[in-house]
Amino acid sequence: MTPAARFAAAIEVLDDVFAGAPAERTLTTWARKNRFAGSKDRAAIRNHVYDVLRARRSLCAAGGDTTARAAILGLLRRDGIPVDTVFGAGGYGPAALSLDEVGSATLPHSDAVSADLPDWLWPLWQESLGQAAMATAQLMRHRASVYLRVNLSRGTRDEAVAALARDGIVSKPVDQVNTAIEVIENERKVAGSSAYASGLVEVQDTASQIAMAQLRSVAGRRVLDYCAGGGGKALALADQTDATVYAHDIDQARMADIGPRAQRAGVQITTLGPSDLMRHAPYDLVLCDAPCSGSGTWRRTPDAKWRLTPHDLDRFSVMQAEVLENAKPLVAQGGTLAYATCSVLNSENDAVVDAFLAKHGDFQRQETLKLVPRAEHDGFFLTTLLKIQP
Ligand SMILES: C[S@@+](CC[C@H](N)C(=O)[O-])C[C@H]1O[C@@H](n2cnc3c(N)ncnc32)[C@H](O)[C@@H]1O
Repeated sequence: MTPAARFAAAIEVLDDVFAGAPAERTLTTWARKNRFAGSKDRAAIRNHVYDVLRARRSLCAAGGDTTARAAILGLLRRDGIPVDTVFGAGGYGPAALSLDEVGSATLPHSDAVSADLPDWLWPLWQESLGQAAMATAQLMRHRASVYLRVNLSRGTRDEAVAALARDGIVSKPVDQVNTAIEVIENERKVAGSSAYASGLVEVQDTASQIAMAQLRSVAGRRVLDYCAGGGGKALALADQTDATVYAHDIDQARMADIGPRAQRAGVQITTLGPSDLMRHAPYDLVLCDAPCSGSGTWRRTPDAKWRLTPHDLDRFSVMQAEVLENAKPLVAQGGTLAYATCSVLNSENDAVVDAFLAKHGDFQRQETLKLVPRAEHDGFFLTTLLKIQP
């Protein structure tokens, strides 16, 4: 495909996404219907779509309209790509700009537009991030690197970097935590690499790795990952502690990959259904990596930023409180209840923890880790609560 045709395809996909369709599924459907597109084409189209979604409001403003076509026009203008090499350039690219489009002026900017956030969310974002609100919002317009976690039971970080290099993947260690590697080139080769197949590396953001490193000292002998999903956190804890690690999720189907992932990593994780939880209790550490808006990871899932509603945030707060209530009886005396989200919003973080502590005098707040999104990591929140005598 020509570069212009890739932009035309991105406009086609974005038309559906702007109408409410999920980005990833729309890209997959487009690829199925357009078999002539090769892997490089698909990757380029995906990048255009995600670049727009990260900065949808400001790009539409720069393109003078709220359509997908205007957003791509805004993207070209922002990135200094000559507009006539794409619009009206032939080669199955988008049609030439109309006179109105050529003369379109940048729409007026509010702070929420500059922050590329929905209007209703901007005050909550400011309240949560204070002085860092605008800079953090604007950072979320940029692509985030892929980060890997080295399974230290399988090898060292230097060995992992060397193994990845043998498969043509350029990577480098990350300073903040001794398990993290940033992929610099050829991230799409990771899943097929021998370092991945042999369990030497797993895909995991640096923020999660920093948080799990912090939990090592309170793991004790028995750990329960109460909201395990695909098991990313449980795998990290199993690799880095001597504890027996259990995993649970209300949606048991989500845990389907934990067995194969644990086997690859050479660690043991026992998955538990709801009726098994009490049988193995109490646990020295119960981690609640709660369902949340994911606002700290919106560089990777930018369409979620535009889909989120105030009602969703209320629903998350209810679920988060429920998770802590249900997990509470499983914690051993002197043990730790850890609450985590990948959100930066207070309503999902401190507010949930404060409400829990106001109800339960037998828990005492210990450490809190608040990671604001940066080039090297996503946003993350972790608080540890010690179970004490009431
Ligand atoms: C943020 S995800 C977990 C991600 C996972 N820990 C990881 O590292 O890959 C939240 C998970 O919580 C689960 N969940 C939601 N409500 C729950 C509840 N009441 N009890 C247990 N799990 C719940 C969801 O099914 C979802 O898999």
